[in-house]
Amino acid sequence: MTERSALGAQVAGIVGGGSMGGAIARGLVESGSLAAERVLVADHGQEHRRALAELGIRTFPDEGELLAEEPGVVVLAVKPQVLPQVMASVAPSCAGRLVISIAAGVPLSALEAALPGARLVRAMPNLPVQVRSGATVLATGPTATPADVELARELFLALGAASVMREDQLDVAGAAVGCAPAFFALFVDALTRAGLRAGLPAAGCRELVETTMRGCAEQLLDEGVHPRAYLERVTSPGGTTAAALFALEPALVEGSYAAVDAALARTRELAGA
Ligand SMILES: NC(=O)C1=CN([C@@H]2O[C@H](COP(=O)(O)OP(=O)(O)OC[C@H]3O[C@@H](n4cnc5c(N)ncnc54)[C@H](O)[C@@H]3O)[C@@H](O)[C@H]2O)C=CC1
Ligand SMILES: O=C(O)[C@@H]1CCC=N1
Repeated sequence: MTERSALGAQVAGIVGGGSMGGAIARGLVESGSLAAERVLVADHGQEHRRALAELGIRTFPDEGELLAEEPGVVVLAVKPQVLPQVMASVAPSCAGRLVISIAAGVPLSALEAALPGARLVRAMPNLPVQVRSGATVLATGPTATPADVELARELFLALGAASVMREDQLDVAGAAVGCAPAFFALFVDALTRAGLRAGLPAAGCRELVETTMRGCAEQLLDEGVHPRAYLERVTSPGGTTAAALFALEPALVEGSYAAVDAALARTRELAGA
């Protein structure tokens, strides 16, 4: 019998139960990492609260009521644009507490200024944390203790992969990995539309593409094969995939570079906001 983990003994208070806050809450409960009654979520939206409450998660209409429960770790999961007002409201209750912000672009220096006395960690997760296949990068401020960093890492490891990096690298991870679920979903949609346009039946076309994406992800991860070696397996010399890759690769590579650059530029704008 192993000792109860540091995470399992915690109460996590998540401020903002939208796409990411909700995904983290669900992932923690559905992975069995935290009992539902140890996950608290504050959200203005009744619909978000109702959906989370169905899992046994304790929900609150605003952050003040959540902080009154004195959670051991606070996760700030509201939009960067509303974060300043949320931090102003929670600052007195966050002093001496571990606070993890997942807001894109908001630097540790801004968190430190707004939350005096809090022990601060930044995290950049992505949406598949909800199904425990997320990827999270963490960066820590000088106020966080080694135990805080370990707890934050444990929390996100329960939801997939998690690594600690420098803060500038976290911002790049936000652009390349935080946004990536949207990139992959866009590719699935584009490929589905291309298949439909070329004559595949509407029923089932998207499912064929989605099943293929899941299979490829599994093979790449399970075998540890390099993506270029993997695509060689699909590509016969002079065959159909070779013709397709010749058409696709330049646009996809250029588009990926441009997408990450654009996301990073927006991250820097948000940091300066
Ligand atoms: N959606 C994603 O894939 C990712 C989002 N993030 C970051 O996560 C944060 C949240 O993003 P999303 O979940 O996408 O936004 P969202 O809009 O889906 O969720 C934010 C939630 O905060 C709630 N809210 C606003 N003010 C509040 C308050 N004072 N008290 C309690 N709840 C309040 C809103 O009702 C909303 O449901 C952002 O800072 C974003 O940069 C980071 C990584 C990935
Ligand atoms: O678009 C956003 O603001 C968030 C940050 C990373 C992914 N989605």
